[in-house]
Amino acid sequence: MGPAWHGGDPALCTAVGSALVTAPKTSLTPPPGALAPQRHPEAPAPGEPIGSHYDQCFGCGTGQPHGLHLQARAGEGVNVIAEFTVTPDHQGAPGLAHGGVLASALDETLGALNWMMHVISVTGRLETDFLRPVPVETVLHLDAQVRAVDGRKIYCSATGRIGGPDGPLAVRADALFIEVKVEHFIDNGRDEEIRAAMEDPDQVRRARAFEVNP
Ligand SMILES: CCCCCCCC(=O)SCCNC(=O)CCNC(=O)[C@H](O)C(C)(C)COP(=O)(O)OP(=O)(O)OC[C@H]1O[C@@H](n2cnc3c(N)ncnc32)[C@H](O)[C@@H]1OP(=O)(O)O
Repeated sequence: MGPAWHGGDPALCTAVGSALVTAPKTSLTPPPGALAPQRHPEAPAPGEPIGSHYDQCFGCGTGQPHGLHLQARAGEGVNVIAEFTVTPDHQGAPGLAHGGVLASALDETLGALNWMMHVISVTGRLETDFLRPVPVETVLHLDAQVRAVDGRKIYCSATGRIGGPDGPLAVRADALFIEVKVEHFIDNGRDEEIRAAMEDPDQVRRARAFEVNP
């Protein structure tokens, strides 16, 4: 059995039917001591595109034929803005976007917040509300922001609106991203892709961009 969220504390476990559901380690609400996020001095200027972090990324990769091709731009605060056009490839029900694809669009937009703080982080938890169906050919207007930071934990939220940036809310998410070192990817990724990425000087530059020189 893998590691349990409850850290072995049976008080945090609830029995649902025959399955044991365990409470998450960390709530999506920042603790009282959490700090306000800081926009990094070298963050992209407001409106500046945040390039793809990996050209094969399902969310933002320009070389990924099956991807969402999301292009995020820096916001004015510790936030990013992006648009995602739902195509027939993204259907769940006839003519409607698949919920998992919409969650991916939210996740990728939240991931782009790394560039605003110059921190490498990955999704630990993502809680999504689906408020309205999103038809094919809809442009989803995405906005993600960091709410608070507590050590390695980054508390953030994202919204997706339809009909315009101020249009009705279709999806939203609260998330907890966890700061990692670049070794997280090197140690865990498949050798083939890691080797190819390491041989690409642009990719190495992007991966190492936020490291503080000793
Ligand atoms: C380069 C950017 C790409 C962006 C792409 C878009 C975003 C993505 O989709 S990223 C891909 C999806 N995510 C992943 O693959 C992550 C998989 N998970 C992991 O690798 C690990 O569980 C990881 C790194 C998140 C945490 O592991 P680890 O570094 O050992 O942290 P750990 O010491 O256990 O926890 C650190 C803190 O975070 C909390 N935490 C960790 N994971 C979670 C979680 N899932 N839920 C809630 N809290 C969590 C812990 O409780 C702990 O809190 P505290 O400091 O208060 O005790």
